Amino acid sequence: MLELHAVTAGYGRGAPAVRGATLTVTPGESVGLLGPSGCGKSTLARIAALLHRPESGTVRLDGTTVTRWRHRAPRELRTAVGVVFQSPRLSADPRLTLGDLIAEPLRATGRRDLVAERVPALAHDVGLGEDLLERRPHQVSDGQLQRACVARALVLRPRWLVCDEMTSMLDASTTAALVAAVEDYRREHGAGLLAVSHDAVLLNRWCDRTLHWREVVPAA
Ligand SMILES: Nc1ncnc2c1ncn2[C@@H]1O[C@H](COP(=O)(O)OP(=O)(O)OP(=O)(O)O)[C@@H](O)[C@H]1O
Repeated sequence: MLELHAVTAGYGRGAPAVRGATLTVTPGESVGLLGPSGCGKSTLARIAALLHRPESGTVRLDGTTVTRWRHRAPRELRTAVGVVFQSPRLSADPRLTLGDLIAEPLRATGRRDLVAERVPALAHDVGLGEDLLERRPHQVSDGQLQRACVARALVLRPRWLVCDEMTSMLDASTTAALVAAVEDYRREHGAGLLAVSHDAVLLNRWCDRTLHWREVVPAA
């Protein structure tokens, strides 16, 4: 279970970006989170991915209350969540080839022995031709780079996926391909999903249920 309870978070001084947000995703479930620009969806997504420490409230992952965040979070929690962001350019190291980008979480967690098996299989699953694995981010399109970022998010076989506006800069066919790749993975591995978007049509088609931001935070 991925549980966020009464989570308040922000960025230093000033009003919090998120106030008292509560949501739960059960194992294998896909939950969409919809809301207007600037309401705090990405901040909440980063908290769910253990990348942003809330000021108050509770985050529990499979029964464990999260007390440390980012690189300080215990590895077994960190690796339980795969995350895909809106902009692949901002989340991909420009020095790595796409193959190394996908393999990076395996190398970072001492599982190099799985690289040869998992990277080509995932590249195939997300629709990346093998020739593209030798290229660097500046040599591929945004859609191709986002395919690699989705493969990277799946390479450690996470139980949870957080997709923050994963397809909002992509065309319809790349969007369909990436949603299909995520859904195939979830079917095979039973992973739960939190998908953040401002696109109600996409979330309604993709997810078991879609929450609007106003259902997640208490009325002001
Ligand atoms: N790194 C940051 N430093 C300071 N303020 C930030 C930072 N990131 C986001 N904010 C602010 O926090 C609030 C919520 O931002 P957030 O990105 O979570 O919203 P969002 O709902 O995801 O918006 P969008 O749909 O436009 O991406 C906004 O007012 C934003 O300006």
